[in-house]
Amino acid sequence: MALSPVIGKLLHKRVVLASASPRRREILSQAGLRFEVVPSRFKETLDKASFPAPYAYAMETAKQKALEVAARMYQKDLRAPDVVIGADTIVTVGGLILEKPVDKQDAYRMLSMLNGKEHSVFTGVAIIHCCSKGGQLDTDVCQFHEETTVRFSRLSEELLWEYIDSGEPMDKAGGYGIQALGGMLVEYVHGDFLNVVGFPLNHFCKKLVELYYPPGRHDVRRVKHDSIPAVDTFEDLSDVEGGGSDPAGGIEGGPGGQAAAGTRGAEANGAVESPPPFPADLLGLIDGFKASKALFTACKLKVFDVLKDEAPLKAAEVAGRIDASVCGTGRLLDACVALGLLEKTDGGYRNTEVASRHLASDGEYSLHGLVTRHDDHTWELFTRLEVAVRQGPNAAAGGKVEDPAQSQQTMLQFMRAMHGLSKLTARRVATAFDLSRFTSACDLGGCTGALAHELAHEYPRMRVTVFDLPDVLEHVACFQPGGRPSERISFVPGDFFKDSLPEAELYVLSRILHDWPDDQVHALLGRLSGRCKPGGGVLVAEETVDEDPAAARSNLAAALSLLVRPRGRGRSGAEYRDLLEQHGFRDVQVAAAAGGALHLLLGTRASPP
Ligand SMILES: Cc1cn([C@H]2C[C@H](O)[C@@H](COP(=O)(O)OP(=O)(O)OP(=O)(O)O)O2)c(=O)[nH]c1=O
Repeated sequence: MALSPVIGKLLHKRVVLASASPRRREILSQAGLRFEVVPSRFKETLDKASFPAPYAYAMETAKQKALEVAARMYQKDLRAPDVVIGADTIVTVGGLILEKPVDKQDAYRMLSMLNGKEHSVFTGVAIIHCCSKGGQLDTDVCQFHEETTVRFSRLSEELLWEYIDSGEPMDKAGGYGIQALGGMLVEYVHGDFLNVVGFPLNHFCKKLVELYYPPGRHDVRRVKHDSIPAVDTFEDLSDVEGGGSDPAGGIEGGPGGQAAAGTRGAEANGAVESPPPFPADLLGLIDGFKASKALFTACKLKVFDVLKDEAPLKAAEVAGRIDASVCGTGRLLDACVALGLLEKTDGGYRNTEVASRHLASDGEYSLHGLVTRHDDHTWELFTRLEVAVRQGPNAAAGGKVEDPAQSQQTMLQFMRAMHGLSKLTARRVATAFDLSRFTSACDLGGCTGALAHELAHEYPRMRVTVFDLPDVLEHVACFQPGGRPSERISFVPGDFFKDSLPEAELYVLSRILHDWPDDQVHALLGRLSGRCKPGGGVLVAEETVDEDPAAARSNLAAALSLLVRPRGRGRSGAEYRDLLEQHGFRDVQVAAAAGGALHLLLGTRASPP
């Protein structure tokens, strides 16, 4: 629950706490503030003697901590957060400023100074509103400090050392933590307790009131709070007509923004409610398709190929290379930067490592083919997800099964997609079980031979046959690795439903069975089982539909793809095991590969009864 409504003013903004202090994080999050934590790297080495009073030192340190973070974040992605909060807590006694002890002896020195005496704890706070003006970071600094008086009891040497040995003093100003064991040392506290712990929440909220509700711009009225503590000046915070302001110049918390609209409705009932927590994750999901589409488009326009060859390049230069508008290209490139696919420097844009490796069209582990296939084919299928949900598996495509062989271009695109995926997973599939007892294998529907190459590489005694349709094998030449072709790999054209299966000790079905309905799966496994000699094996690799809700998120894409596809169906791991057992394969071993994305089963052909 946010401290209504003043904390609510910050809920629409990107707020950063420039502090490593767990106490500050806890105090602010318990007040309902949503923020990121970016600890400041500012060294607390300002010359204390140059400040007129200890609080001025704490305020300046707080400001420098926050400014360092704002500048660093702006430099990194040329976007500053809306608000950066910095704080610094010090203890003063006898005119001396005590910060965090550097070691146990230092802690002892500090605690001895505080022993049996009254001292002050100051926290300086800086609230910095940031924006970008003319390509530069522009900041608006608001600072304040809070003082709390604390008195320690008279403590024995023994107790002081026991406390020091607890380890608690080391990361705390003055060498004690009032909120924990250190509370036992304290006789009394005058003032804000949370100020001692590191953040004066009450004063902070009052400051926000000053900033967001300047005097004279709103009516004073009583509002109802259900869980608001005694913070008197929060009573008159409603967003009345024309009231409220936004020091950062943002629109969301301003008079016409979402918060204003929300509170106005509630005011009709005589109560002001804070807006609900900002659903950033949900909005990210709602916009998720835009991110995918930006990636697809950049791949299709070969942006990552251009930047792999030549970088950095300015937006206009990339636009020239891909024959697109400068404005559109600039937007697309910035979107790719935001998605972590490109980096932007003064010299222009360049690929990240992952983009060069996987999104350019020519790398060994390129997923460019997979991306373009998703853009041209899967995307459209997913536009009919609702039909698949209403009517069940295979309904989305209206019975139209795509034949990749319809054109050379479609076939090549399909093969590139399969090849990219297989290259990434083949080693993991080949090594998930010890297959060294097999001297021959046949990869049914083995397409470009990516898995065959890994099997041959991993098992030096093994000969591997790739068995696939003639239309597929016609194009395999361009997918073979450089160097001398392996004599242990051969490509045999054929249809595994009709033609005689090549002889082998191990049959591999990698990403095949999901594509077929039950009757055809039984037909295929029946043929395979008849061909396999006792002791021979079958290796199945499939994406599965998991019943476990905890695993559902990682299987989400696979489960939905299996629902919208025009043919075949998703099956669970247990169903695949059942299928193998029904066809005479025993001792089925199970493994997972590719981070759980692939379910692997290895069955051994039992002797017929
Ligand atoms: C006096 C006192 C201080 N403290 C803590 C609050 C602060 O975290 C710390 C004072 O050090 P600070 O330099 O103010 O803060 P920090 O180093 O923890 O974090 P950052 O610089 O990144 O903001 O001492 C307590 O937790 N309890 C206490 O009773």
